[in-house]
Amino acid sequence: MSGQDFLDVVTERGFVHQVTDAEALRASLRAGPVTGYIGFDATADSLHVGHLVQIMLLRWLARTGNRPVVLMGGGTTKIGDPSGRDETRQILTEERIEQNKAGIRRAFDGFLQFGDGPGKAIMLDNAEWLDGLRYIPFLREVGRHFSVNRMLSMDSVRLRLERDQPLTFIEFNYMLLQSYDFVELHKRHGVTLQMGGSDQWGNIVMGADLVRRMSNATVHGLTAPLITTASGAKMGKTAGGAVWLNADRLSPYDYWQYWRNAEDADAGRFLALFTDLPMEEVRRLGALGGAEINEAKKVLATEATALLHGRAAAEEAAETARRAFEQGEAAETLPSIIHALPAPLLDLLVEAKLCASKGEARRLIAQNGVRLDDAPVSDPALVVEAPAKLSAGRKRHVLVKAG
Ligand SMILES: Nc1ncnc2c1ncn2[C@@H]1O[C@H](COP(=O)(O)OP(=O)(O)OP(=O)(O)O)[C@@H](O)[C@H]1O
Ligand SMILES: N[C@@H](Cc1ccc(O)cc1)C(=O)O
Repeated sequence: MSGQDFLDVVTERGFVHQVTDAEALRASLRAGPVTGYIGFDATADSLHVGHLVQIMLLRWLARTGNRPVVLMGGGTTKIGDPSGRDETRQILTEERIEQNKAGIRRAFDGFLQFGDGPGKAIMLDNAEWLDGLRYIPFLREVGRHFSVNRMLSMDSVRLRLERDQPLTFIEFNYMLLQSYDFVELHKRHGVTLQMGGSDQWGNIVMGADLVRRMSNATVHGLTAPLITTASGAKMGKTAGGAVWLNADRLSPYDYWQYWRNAEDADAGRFLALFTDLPMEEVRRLGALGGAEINEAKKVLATEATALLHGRAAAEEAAETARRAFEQGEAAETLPSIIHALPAPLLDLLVEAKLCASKGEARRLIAQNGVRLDDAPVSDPALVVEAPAKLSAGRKRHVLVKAG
């Protein structure tokens, strides 16, 4: 694969929603390696599965011999992007942002190699140029290029106004700062492409415009579709919370399970988006029918987990799952929690993250969805006396150890 293949590869695999000018981007890829960036704000101490589309785009940029830039939003997080949100974000303290950045960085190691030259990624932080900005010079140099009329027409602003939801002045400024990042990255690192989720389109187009006005250069924008599951739910958040990428938030085993439990109709599309498997293989697996689609979902689970947590952890998760579900045995490697015993079953179900709340635990028990050492439980007041295997539904198990 060479640099110019990037657009074809990501289009074929389902990553492309909108491109500023596909022909111009194609021409630029033909002319030599393109440096492209995606920004990540530090709003939590781990990224989640919704961010994977973006991370995979950067990986394909690298794999086709172009140069990916991961931009940590150390500066923009202090402002809070209103895009795609109907409420103002809570303002985070600087210490919190620092902790979050450290957590977020960890997710990239499995996907990108950092270093110099084509195919290698670099990581930057926009606090470097945003923190020191001075208000009057910024308004004079950058603010004058922005038409408020146009800003009001951008989804991130328009939707709040139309719905009579508040938009604070600090949030209204976000667009200028993200746009200014593009100018700085173009100047400092020759960045000519910005990518992001479809909710970032407004910020990306404004940025490309600002580079044209301030630096007299043509740069490009590309957005990925918002990935929803076959049944229409936005990917990344489940009823139990976000599907986190960091292992201390979600174990490799639970991550494997998340993919294994994908809807049948999603298997092919997810293999294309979230694994590196060649497209012939993806098409073959996606076309499997009946019970065989489960094989495709196991491949999806193992390949996606291997990218994030490494091949060994992925295979261990696959093996644990095989033993737990196909042989019904409580393998040593099942996820476990340590808890003082005896303890109420409801507490353990929540503690083990098998249920999001005691209410949910009660409902699951009422639906015969909870088992203790493989025996169905009907009494929500049950007290667990000794170490045991707890199961929620057929597929999720946690060992409770005494401590
Ligand atoms: N399902 C998805 N498909 C594609 N991109 C996604 C998806 N979910 C999130 N993203 C991308 O990741 C970015 C962050 O997502 P989101 O806004 O859900 O995260 P968050 O800020 O961590 O969560 P929250 O809004 O709950 O605080 C979004 O700007 C979007 O571009
Ligand atoms: N606004 C982006 C993050 C971002 C930050 C700075 C940028 O320059 C680009 C993107 C988001 O919320 O996901």
